[in-house]
Amino acid sequence: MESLQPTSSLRGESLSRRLHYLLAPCHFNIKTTRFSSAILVIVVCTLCLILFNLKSAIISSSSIQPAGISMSEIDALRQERSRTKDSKLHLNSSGETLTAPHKSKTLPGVIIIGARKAGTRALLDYLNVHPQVMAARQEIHFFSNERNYGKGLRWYMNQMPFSTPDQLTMEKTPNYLVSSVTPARVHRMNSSVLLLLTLRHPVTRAISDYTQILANRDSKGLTSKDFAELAINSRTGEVTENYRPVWVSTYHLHVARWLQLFPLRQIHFVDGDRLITEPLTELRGVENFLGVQPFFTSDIIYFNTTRGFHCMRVPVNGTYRDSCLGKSKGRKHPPVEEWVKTKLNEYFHKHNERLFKLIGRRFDWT
Ligand SMILES: Nc1ncnc2c1ncn2[C@@H]1O[C@H](COP(=O)(O)OS(=O)(=O)O)[C@@H](OP(=O)(O)O)[C@H]1O
Repeated sequence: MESLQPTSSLRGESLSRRLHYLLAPCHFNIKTTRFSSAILVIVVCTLCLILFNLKSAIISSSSIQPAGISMSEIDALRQERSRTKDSKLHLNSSGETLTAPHKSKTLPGVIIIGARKAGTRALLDYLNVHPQVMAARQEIHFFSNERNYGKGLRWYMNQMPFSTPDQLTMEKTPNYLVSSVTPARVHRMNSSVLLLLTLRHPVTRAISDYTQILANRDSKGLTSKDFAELAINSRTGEVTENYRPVWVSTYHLHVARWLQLFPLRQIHFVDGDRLITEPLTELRGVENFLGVQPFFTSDIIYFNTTRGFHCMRVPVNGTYRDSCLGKSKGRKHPPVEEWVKTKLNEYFHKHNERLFKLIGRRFDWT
């Protein structure tokens, strides 16, 4: 039996020998060396198992992190506002330098995740006028784009506008709804983030989507097939489920993925059709959900007869500036024959019912 050694004399010894020393007190009543060696083997195996599990946990948790950023950095970035709020220089919109010690950048607390062509720009632009909201003007495509995601959360935060601590920071990227990797990545950034999802009649949205694709192709001098040819299989007469504008409108497929990670109470569904006709009603619902003061009135949002859509009178320097969405919003849709719409409506019926069941709310999509 080994005698107890002072700790300093352990330096330079092998691990098993060190453990042997450490276990020495247990040996006082043990008669044989073979028994103490057995205990030593058990302890070493247990330690190896603990180390192995620890390593696996670290590897699995880092696999969905943005490149070059650790959990502690995510926490640090969440706190960033409080650390930088008194020390930044900012540029105002006209490029003039000014100090705004109370402003800083922060990760978004609210994200408009879609759906494409369902009024996401109108929603963002309206909310950006609210004094308690600051929205990133551009779509960021952070979580859904590997190149951007690889730039890390600090890059993402830098895309956000400056805001004060009592303002909500917001971004919109309609593609997030359908991106399979995005929900887990958003959840990892902030599991309490608030999500806004604008949904529009699935057939109208699909036609709007097609109209956008048509316009893009047209600008490149490319021709396109008719909507009917793309959305309905001419051989079988059935809806082409994987035609992207149809697939995007199959909302329950995408919403289900988000609901695997986020509770329903964290997602607010905006009626995109009503956002066009009655924006004030829809915005009141959004204000309630976000917990901000009611702000929008018919003085700020009014129907512009020339444009055929609602526009805003934005207060600027004591006066008002008219602000309507760009020409890419509210495009005239190409004519689609009634039988095509009927076929699509029949197709979407069962999918809509699945969505309504999933979210506990119905939309008037007859
Ligand atoms: N106020 C106002 N002005 C103009 N357009 C409005 C407005 N409110 C909602 N909409 C509807 O928004 C549709 C475009 O949706 P998105 O902004 O989500 O499109 S995008 O995915 O960002 O390209 C767009 O669809 P289309 O009409 O099919 O072009 C509009 O109908």
